[in-house]
Amino acid sequence: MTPVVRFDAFTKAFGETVAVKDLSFEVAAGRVVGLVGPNGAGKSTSLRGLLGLVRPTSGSATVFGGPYSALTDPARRVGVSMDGVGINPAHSGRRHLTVYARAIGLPDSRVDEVLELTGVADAANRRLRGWSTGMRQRLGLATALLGDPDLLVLDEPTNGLDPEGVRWLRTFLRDQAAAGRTVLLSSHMLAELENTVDDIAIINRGVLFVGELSSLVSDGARLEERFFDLLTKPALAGVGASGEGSNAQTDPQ
Ligand SMILES: Nc1ncnc2c1ncn2[C@@H]1O[C@H](COP(=O)(O)OP(=O)(O)OP(=O)(O)O)[C@@H](O)[C@H]1O
Repeated sequence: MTPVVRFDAFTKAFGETVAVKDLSFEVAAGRVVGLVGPNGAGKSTSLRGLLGLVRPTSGSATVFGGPYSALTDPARRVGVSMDGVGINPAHSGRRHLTVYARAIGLPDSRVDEVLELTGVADAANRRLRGWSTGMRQRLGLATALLGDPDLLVLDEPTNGLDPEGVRWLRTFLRDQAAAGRTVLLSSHMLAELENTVDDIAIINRGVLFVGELSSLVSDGARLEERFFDLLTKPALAGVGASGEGSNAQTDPQ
């Protein structure tokens, strides 16, 4: 079966800076997958590459078997929440979402649905300048959900969420997967990821581990411990950049 997401030797350099080197992994349908790495590891660049926002120096990143730009109805296939998407602080949450909904041909009733789904319906008519970081994070998720997409790509979705928000997001993402949707998220919150994801890709420009979370923490070790082991002793990784010959989730063919 065609994976929902495929990075194939994806490499991106900005001048002398190699942001991502030889990243290969796949995301199968219905999985929640975490992309993890320290600051500057290349997480955002990888996600941006997947969405056609940066062009790879070599290799490729595809969604549903092709480049993002080839999707005929991208808003209904891929929902994206990422920093840098502009909001107008003078607009209400409802207005912000309505602009996006109309742009992709959705009825205004869908705005009410995503406001409810993300728990910000009560604040819908307040100007965004008064919204907290956590509420804005939920607004980003609401925007991503508008088209009821098959895949969610979320860059640091827990940033700014309070503990209740983090717990809510975990349940929400698991419910999305249970409904057959696929989630690819980047995060720094290792303890939280441990409770949320099925598979994990740990990167630090290159790949340190790709595979099922359970295979990384199977011996009772915590993800945090394994993460720092991999960062400080990459020889322990036991996973090639391609993920082959390992417990990585590689192409079944
Ligand atoms: N447009 C750009 N031009 C030049 N360098 C860039 C650009 N975007 C990213 N980089 C560099 O690429 C590297 C990876 O950055 P990236 O933002 O992908 O990392 P990250 O893992 O998302 O980091 P963080 O956790 O801090 O968000 C960094 O050294 C960054 O400075």
